[in-house]
Amino acid sequence: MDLHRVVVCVPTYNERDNLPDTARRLRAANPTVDLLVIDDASPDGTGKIADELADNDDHIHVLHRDGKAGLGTAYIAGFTWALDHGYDVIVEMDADGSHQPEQLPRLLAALAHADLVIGSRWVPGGEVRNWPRTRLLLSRGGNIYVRAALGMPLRDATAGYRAYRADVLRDRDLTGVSSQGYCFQVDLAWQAWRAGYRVTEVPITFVERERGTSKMSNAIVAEAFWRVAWWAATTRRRRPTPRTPHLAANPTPRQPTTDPDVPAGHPDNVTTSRGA
Ligand SMILES: Nc1nc2c(ncn2[C@@H]2O[C@H](COP(=O)(O)OP(=O)(O)O[C@H]3O[C@H](CO)[C@@H](O)[C@H](O)[C@@H]3O)[C@@H](O)[C@H]2O)c(=O)[nH]1
Repeated sequence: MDLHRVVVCVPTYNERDNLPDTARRLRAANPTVDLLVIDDASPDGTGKIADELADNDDHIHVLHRDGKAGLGTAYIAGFTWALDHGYDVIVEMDADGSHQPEQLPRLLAALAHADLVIGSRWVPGGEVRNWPRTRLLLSRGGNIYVRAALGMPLRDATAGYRAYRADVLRDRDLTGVSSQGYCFQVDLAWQAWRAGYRVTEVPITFVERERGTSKMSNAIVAEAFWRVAWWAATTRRRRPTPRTPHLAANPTPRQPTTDPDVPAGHPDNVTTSRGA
């Protein structure tokens, strides 16, 4: 399967001082890759800056939303747009430069043998620069909690720099994803892993932003804590049989899942042909 058409989804809220630089670096390091900005009517005018960038570069696109509605729903809007526009690979990246656009080729290369590649801070070779101790502890502790609760063998399930083969997202019921904050990252990794997709981590260097502020809040942490506890309590901690590398050149028709947790009528329980 060709993975030619790549779009990087970048959600923005008050990133006027960061977006132009991130867009420039992304396009310079990855000339064939498209950028989709999903802006939530940022009061600082980020949306207008995004429009100006798009006016000057056919590879840049913008989605405007009415107001701040959370990272998770911003990504769902971006994924839906990307699927409608026929991209093969859909990437998540922060706008603030903490995810280095120059490391994107590393993620894309790993997609040759995976369906979801996570840019990981917590595998050997991964690194975090300039985070305060409290944030380091939150990320390490949060990931240990996720791993213990869900039994999913990922070191950095909360990471927000990742690349999906489009089919991973096409097969999910995106309208049913209700995670609003950063637990959206865990939610989608958990869904992909449970569905038997190949999920891989590659090391990245995460560099704390120099301009603007993080939108992390107590509410976002609380949402992640309770949602993971709920998933752990209500979902069997068993991974279904890994899918055949179904995205190879000669795709096999999909079979209904044998997972008893997936209800009848869910996309996983419907037989389809790849690419149909
Ligand atoms: N459209 C939109 N964008 C948002 C919203 N909230 C945050 N963003 C955007 O989402 C990106 C990440 O937000 P930050 O606030 O900069 O995240 P962080 O604290 O650096 O969090 C990092 O760690 C999280 C936990 O590990 C990660 O989940 C996250 O992706 C990121 O790597 C930024 O581009 C920010 O503008 C929102 O409600 N709407």
